[in-house]
Amino acid sequence: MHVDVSGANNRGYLVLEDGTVFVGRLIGAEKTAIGEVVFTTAVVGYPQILTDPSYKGQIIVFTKPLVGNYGVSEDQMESDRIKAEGVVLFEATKPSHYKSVMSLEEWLAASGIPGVARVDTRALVLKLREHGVMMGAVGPEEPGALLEALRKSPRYEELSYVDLVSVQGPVELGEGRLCVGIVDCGVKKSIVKEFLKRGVRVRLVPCRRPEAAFDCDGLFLSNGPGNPQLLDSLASKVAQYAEYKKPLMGICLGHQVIAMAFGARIYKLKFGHRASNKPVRDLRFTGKTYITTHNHGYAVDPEGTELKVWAVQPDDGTVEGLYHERQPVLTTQFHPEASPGPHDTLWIFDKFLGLIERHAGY
Ligand SMILES: NC(=O)CC[C@H](N)C(=O)O
Repeated sequence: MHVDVSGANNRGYLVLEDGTVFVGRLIGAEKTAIGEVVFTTAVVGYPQILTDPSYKGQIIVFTKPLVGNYGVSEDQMESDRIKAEGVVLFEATKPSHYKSVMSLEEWLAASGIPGVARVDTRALVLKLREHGVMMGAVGPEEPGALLEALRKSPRYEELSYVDLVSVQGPVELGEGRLCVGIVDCGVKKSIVKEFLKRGVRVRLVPCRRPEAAFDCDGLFLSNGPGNPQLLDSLASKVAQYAEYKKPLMGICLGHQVIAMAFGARIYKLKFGHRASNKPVRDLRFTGKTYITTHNHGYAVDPEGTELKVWAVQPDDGTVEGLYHERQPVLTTQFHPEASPGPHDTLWIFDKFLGLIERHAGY
């Protein structure tokens, strides 16, 4: 397939590993990026998505045709900079918002991130849904050269990205009676904010040294990029912590690693779940179905472990939340902290802090 809707001299290409080429207009940095090509159907939140460290190693396709309408501002960042490798979209628009300090295109260029605009994202998403996610390259080079670079590059699932986005040493934040240790596999600012807002101290520790937070009142495993199956050593350390029966919570990658610590199987989804309007059915605590933000390409199968399912994704039945009947363990595959939202499931943070309070004897 070869679709040319660029109509511009400044050509950019997206080449997929099966040789499919999309031609468009190069935006952002004039360079090539390689990554796993994934799509999100979120209609807002592009600054949060691009700065979410969980997208390291991935090229994001936005299905919303107009991206950039409200520009970019500091309060929308989930980390210090763009973490995605590249973007693919239909139209990068000029912003109109009082807080905006630059356009999406200017931001991509200033951040050294390439993108391709004017791509038929509907055709691209149909392809990814049929075939499953693929490796891809975006950039100004001719498709042949991009495909060559792609063939030489390691695959997304083989690379360990967490070390690139984790803190280097422990960092203490906030004040409060209780301390939550966050194992930083690429934590989003919104998660840290949710804890600080509730008056607890936070200690961020490197993802390879979770033991530096074992003395906190509760341990939290963050979201993060890459294949969770590469994190067995972290999972075995978490299994050691779990033996103390102290409070344990995880979101997304953190949920997957906790599941691994209890012996669950991890598997890769065909094209993942990335959106800000995905349903999650709570089978245990409230009986409600919530609208949530998702960003994951892997899922867990806790069959045969001590973990029980409290939430599921009604579209495909995948596991969205786990708990333990005799230990204070609570996890979510989805993102209760999501910014700009929805905020329907923020109560999970209160629930975890409740487990910590009870465990600490307050
Ligand atoms: N947002 C996340 O933490 C993603 C977790 C993991 N990298 C996945 O894709 O499933």
